[in-house]
Amino acid sequence: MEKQPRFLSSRLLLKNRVCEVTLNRAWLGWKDVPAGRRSINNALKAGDYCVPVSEIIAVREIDMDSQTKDDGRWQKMPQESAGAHPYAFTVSYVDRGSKHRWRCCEVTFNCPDGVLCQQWVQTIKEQLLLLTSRPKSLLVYINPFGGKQQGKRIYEQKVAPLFSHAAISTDVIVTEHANHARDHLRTVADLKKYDGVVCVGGDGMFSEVIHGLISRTQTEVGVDESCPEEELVPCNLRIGIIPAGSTDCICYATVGINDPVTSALHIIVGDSQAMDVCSVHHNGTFLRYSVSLLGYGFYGDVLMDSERKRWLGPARYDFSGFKTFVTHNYYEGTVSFLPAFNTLGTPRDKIKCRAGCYVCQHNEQQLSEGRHPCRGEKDVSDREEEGKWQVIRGKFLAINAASMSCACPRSPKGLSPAAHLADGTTDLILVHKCSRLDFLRHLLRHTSKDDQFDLAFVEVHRVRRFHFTPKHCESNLELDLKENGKKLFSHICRDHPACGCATVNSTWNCDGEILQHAAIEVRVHCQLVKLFARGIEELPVFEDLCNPSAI
Ligand SMILES: CCCCCCCCCCCCC/C=C/[C@@H](O)[C@H](COP(=O)(O)O)NC(=O)CCCCC
Ligand SMILES: Nc1ncnc2c1ncn2[C@@H]1O[C@H](COP(=O)(O)OP(=O)(O)O)[C@@H](O)[C@H]1O
Ligand SMILES: [Ca+2]
Repeated sequence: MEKQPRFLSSRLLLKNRVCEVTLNRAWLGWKDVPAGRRSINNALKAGDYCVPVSEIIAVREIDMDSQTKDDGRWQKMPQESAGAHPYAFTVSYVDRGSKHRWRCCEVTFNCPDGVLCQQWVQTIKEQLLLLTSRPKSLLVYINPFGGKQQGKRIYEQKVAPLFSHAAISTDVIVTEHANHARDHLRTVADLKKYDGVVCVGGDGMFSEVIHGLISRTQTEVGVDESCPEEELVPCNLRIGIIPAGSTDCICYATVGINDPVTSALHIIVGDSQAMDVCSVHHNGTFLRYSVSLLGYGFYGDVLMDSERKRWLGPARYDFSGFKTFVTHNYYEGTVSFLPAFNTLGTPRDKIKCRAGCYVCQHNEQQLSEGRHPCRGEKDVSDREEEGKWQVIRGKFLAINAASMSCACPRSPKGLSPAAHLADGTTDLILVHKCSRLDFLRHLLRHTSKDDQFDLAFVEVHRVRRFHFTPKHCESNLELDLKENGKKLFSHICRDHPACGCATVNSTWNCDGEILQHAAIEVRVHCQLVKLFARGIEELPVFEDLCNPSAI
């Protein structure tokens, strides 16, 4: 027989105040009962609390010896209320601070009798068991050398206690070398026993994890990930990021803050956020995946220079950023791209990608309908060809592809503020050769309200695919163009040193890793991976949070 929905309502003591405490399938709420009043008005007001059940972390009964019955953690009893109401239980829940920060808060209710107390604990526990999206078992990788080398400490002191409080079991691996996590994920025997993978580190560590997971998923279903035209299969396991790196852009742009406790809580409540992934090929050979920034010119040069200064920690980017800005190199080449068509949204929108984004949902649906041959629509690859490739030849200070906003503490609105996490597109930003002063104006606008694209030397396009060929490879390109106008850039690139032009080339910064080739072909795969995140939340209005009809 199906269980009846549970509803509880009792008068309990909270710090010596009488409260009406209510639980239904959606909410736990409590409000003061004014002295001398028997019935209370149902309307909630400031000072009343309600917590979605989905944001309750745990509940435990407290015993009179000031120790919890459930997990043995010591707990201070509210002295003044203990005498009147000798039984108590504590609920831990998510509390929202400023700037998208989440904290684990606790509230203790004192009950007049033990049966009522146990009924409350049991009922809340039953409600929590119904939340099937919550992970119970996680595989955790810690990069001990990411960022300020605090990954291990951050995990042990801030994250592990929360996971254990939420009864999540973990297998923890502290990485011993680069690509340890990637290779382990490709080969570990029993990945199915986990509900998710967590990486403690920066964007480079996240990149290792997606490379391992995507690769493993394609191998399992027999898809050749090295082929640029393959339709890749989405990964089932969700990935959590505990930020402990230098830029932490992927965490910041999916959660709204780079805070380990906030990220741990998003993992515990079982959030899910799909994310686009770009595959990067050179001459038909697979190079890497990218989820945030693919940058040639300025960001490639910053990365190249900063890798030699890793000992400086996150400050290496400021140092190399300044040096690269002063150097003011530009690079010649050809960019060709397939604009996103039939999609909602443009890179110049004022509306941003936020939790539950409609644009992402709509565009993903358009793409998946296109993939469905039985609906009588064209295959997506045919539909893509309906769009017209555009070609731009020029001298560029920077060529950036932002598959998400790339918001980070250095630039809270990001490289492309209106880019979407999961819409199947990337924003291609071309910064043409300009004066140092103009480039500085462009860079500074990343940190202010002004539009960084509203400058004559900057153009931005929302695209599904793009190719880049540096000038020194263009002779091959021209040959190709003559021979086969459609297969635009599938030429053989003779990268340096054969052409002897060391100084005219930059390198690609691919989520913080250097690519070995300058000539690349990029394709966006819509929603290929999933994170334990929900996208950045709009700031909630009190009335929305505490809708009395929900209680
Ligand atoms: C004069 C003021 C200039 C301010 C300009 C600020 C613009 C910053 C945009 C940064 C976008 C960052 C995109 C993310 C890149 C990361 O994937 C990559 C690796 O991160 P991690 O593994 O955590 O080290 N980080 C970078 O490439 C650093 C770019 C910093 C450029 C100054
Ligand atoms: N134990 C390790 N020793 C050396 N390098 C590692 C180790 N574990 C991971 N890495 C590599 O360190 C690089 C940077 O990691 P990341 O966590 O992104 O830190 P940061 O944000 O400071 O760059 C990544 O390329 C990753 O592959
Ligand atoms: Ca995108």
